[in-house]
Amino acid sequence: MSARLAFDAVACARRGRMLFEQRSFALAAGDALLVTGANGAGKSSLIRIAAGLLTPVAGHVAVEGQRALLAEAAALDAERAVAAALGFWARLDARPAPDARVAAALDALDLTALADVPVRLLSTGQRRRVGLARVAASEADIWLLDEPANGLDTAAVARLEALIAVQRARGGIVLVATHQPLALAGAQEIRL
Ligand SMILES: Nc1ncnc2c1ncn2[C@@H]1O[C@H](COP(=O)(O)OP(=O)(O)OP(=O)(O)O)[C@@H](O)[C@H]1O
Repeated sequence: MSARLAFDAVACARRGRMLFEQRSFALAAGDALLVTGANGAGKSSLIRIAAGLLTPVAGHVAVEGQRALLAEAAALDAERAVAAALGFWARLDARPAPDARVAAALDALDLTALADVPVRLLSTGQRRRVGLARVAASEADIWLLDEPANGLDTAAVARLEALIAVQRARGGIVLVATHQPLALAGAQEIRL
């Protein structure tokens, strides 16, 4: 099965206030979508609708494939070391070789030297990179990334862009809500 994520005339309201209406896009294997807009425009809400965590007030969402979400709360056990916290989630995915996937994700995000450090001791940018490693280790078809570049330095942003390119090259889909410019070749764009 090849991955697919499509919005058809989707509308989102929060507390009775319409945030956006009639939003449509279609993403197939290898596609990326950048969602931009001012604070409060509804970028995170759009990501949550794509994740199935928020119900649109109108329209239809079609999803084929596994989704992985990077949101503000990374849901990583603060007391565990980085590699162990990631391993917990990778094993829940019930795919083969979770440890190898975690090792590859740590390497891709330059986190190998921090593998034994408890999550609670990480800096903001390091914590963000571990959240991204969790998504990368999941091997989900569809990545939903809410402000993935928040707190990242220039080198880490380049690693994020490379990781997204690899995910697209393997037939995945990436939807990114961001304030920061990201180099995503040929990405579709929605401004809310
Ligand atoms: N759980 C919630 N209940 C009610 N209203 C909410 C909830 N979450 C967000 N909102 C409101 O929805 C609107 C859009 O929020 P959202 O987080 O989607 O925007 P955003 O574009 O991601 O903003 P930012 O750039 O600041 O992250 C805001 O006015 C916010 O107050």
